[in-house]
Amino acid sequence: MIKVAVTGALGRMGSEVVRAVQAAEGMEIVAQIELGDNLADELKYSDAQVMVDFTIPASALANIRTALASKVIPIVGTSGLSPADLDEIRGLCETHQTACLIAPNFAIGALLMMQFAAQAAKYLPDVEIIELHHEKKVDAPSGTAVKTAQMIAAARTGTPIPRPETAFESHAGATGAEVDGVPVHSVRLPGFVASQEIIFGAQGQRLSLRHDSLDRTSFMPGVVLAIQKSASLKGLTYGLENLL
Ligand SMILES: NC(=O)C1=CN([C@@H]2O[C@H](COP(=O)(O)OP(=O)(O)OC[C@H]3O[C@@H](n4cnc5c(N)ncnc54)[C@H](OP(=O)(O)O)[C@@H]3O)[C@@H](O)[C@H]2O)C=CC1
Ligand SMILES: O=C(O)C1=N[C@H](C(=O)O)C[C@H](O)C1
Repeated sequence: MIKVAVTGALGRMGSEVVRAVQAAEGMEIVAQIELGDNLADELKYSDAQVMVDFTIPASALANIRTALASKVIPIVGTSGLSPADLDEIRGLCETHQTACLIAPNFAIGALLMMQFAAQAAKYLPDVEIIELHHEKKVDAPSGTAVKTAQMIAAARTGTPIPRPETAFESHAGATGAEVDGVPVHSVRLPGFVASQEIIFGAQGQRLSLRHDSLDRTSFMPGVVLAIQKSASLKGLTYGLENLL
């Protein structure tokens, strides 16, 4: 049995993870950790092997540091970690000889959408991303949108058409935020869990790629898979697609 600790266990995602691990074979919940608990002690006394983290960026980084120092493998879905944070975590994995997985999205359909986008970007350089989430999401743009923009930027061979130099925003933010040269628009509304649309435009044609998470169970097969494969991880893995 893989012993799993969950940080943010009372949150929207954390509570779903607890249910999914309890229903899965070959793993068990040994600790449910909330803000204010002593994480190092909880990991030590529960003998946890894996820590699943769905919290907030500031907490996630601190939790990852503690888990790695305790030789517990962090499996992290929390969005908003910066490239500098990832570099630090990569170094800590080496220092403590312990692996870590950070996955901006655990839904298999969303991973496919990102991979299809990278493929399309080889031929269609003009692209924008619209991500749509529930009204309680605190970070923007979403981790998924950031990773998608990174994948598009890495795959893109052509040069996107520059925006007209005379363009100006009468209302700040109207044209979206630039992430690795890709405009990203963040929508926050009740009625959404997590959706993303990637729109490629070209002469006389348009390609839209869209994924919708209709509820949070959509992320659970990916979380369970990551726990199952945790023992085979080496160093920092960024993206669940590396485990498929
Ligand atoms: N990778 C993926 O597939 C997905 C990622 N996410 C990401 O997961 C994160 C959480 O989302 P969501 O569940 O909706 O958010 P919630 O606000 O519902 O849950 C976060 C929970 O973490 C708790 N918390 C904060 N700091 C700590 C800490 N140091 N130790 C333990 N618990 C802590 C909060 O407690 P309190 O309320 O007391 O502050 C809260 O219960 C977000 O970053 C989101 O973007 C979400 C869905 C899918
Ligand atoms: O906060 C959420 O809900 C989600 N966060 C992740 C992100 O920022 O990409 C993953 C998914 O979009 C749901």
